[in-house]
Amino acid sequence: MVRVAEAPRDRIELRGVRATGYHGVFEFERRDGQEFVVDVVLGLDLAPAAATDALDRTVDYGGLALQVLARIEGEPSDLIETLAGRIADDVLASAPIVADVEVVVHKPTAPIPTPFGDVAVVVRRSRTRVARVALGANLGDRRSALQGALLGLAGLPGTRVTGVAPLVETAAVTLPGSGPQPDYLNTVVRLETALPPADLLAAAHRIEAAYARVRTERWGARTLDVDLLSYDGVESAAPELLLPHPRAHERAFVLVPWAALEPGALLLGRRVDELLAGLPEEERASVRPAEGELPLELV
Ligand SMILES: Nc1ncnc2c1ncn2[C@@H]1O[C@H](COP(=O)(O)OP(=O)(O)OP(=O)(O)O)[C@@H](O)[C@H]1O
Ligand SMILES: Nc1nc2c(c(=O)[nH]1)N=C(CO)CN2
Repeated sequence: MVRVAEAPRDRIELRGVRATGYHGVFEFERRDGQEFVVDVVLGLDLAPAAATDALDRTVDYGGLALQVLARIEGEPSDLIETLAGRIADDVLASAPIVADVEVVVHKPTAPIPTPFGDVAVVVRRSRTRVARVALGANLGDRRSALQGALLGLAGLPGTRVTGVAPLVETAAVTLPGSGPQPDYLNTVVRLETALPPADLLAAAHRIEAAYARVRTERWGARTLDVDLLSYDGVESAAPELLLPHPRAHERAFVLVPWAALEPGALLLGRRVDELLAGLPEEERASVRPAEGELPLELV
């Protein structure tokens, strides 16, 4: 399998923010208040801030501390789970650069009828992103490879399939001078995922490998191809993961199913139905509905 660079896993850790709050199930907790202590760990890429020395490329820990304080001292909740969830949601809503957050809320003087050291809840939240993936196969049982790939994607951690385009039958786009190939079955899948792009690509390669995909010649016939078309607005020039996919905007076998699923989706700042309309007629005509093939299912 091809190795891809790991997603950056830098962190900002803010620990021990303490203040009096009025959270708790008991009436005396609501009346008298007690101390709450909060730790927050943000997962984000700190390389841009390190390279530019600019505060606006990271998260200001002072502002973060004030945000936490406002929640501890703010509207009381019965559960510290609720408080932790509110703090985590605040972070994701206010800092788009943050990929994931862990919040620990300690309640060191909680009403527990035995001696104890500490009680705390830990919540983790990850930002989900919209990704589109192209599936293709032109060897073997094409539909079952695409069906397997769909279920493989749907089963990835932190990932939900939110759209499946119709299957299309497409003439193979080949390199000049290469021999004829069987037609492809193609489709496009929309995902919401907490996986970083590199992890999603690694998963795509694992799914291809499960269908005995062997990389031999470029654009050669294959039992399964899983390409990452786009990942939110992320742009990447790394050869192992180019985003958006550098050829997606000119491929009828991508744009026809994608435009059927979500015509207004943007690729390179343009709607996919407009990109499709701009392709030569003969290319659009090389893509046909896959009559006789059952649609893919999310069982
Ligand atoms: N957005 C992307 N999606 C999938 N693979 C990518 C992407 N960007 C770069 N790659 C890299 O491209 C390499 C070749 O991928 P693959 O064998 O699927 O290409 P291909 O399907 O023959 O051609 P094409 O990329 O034109 O569809 C992979 O090892 C992968 O790391
Ligand atoms: N019709 C069609 N042609 C292709 C396809 C594909 O998915 N469909 N994939 C290729 C390389 O990814 C090369 N050519």
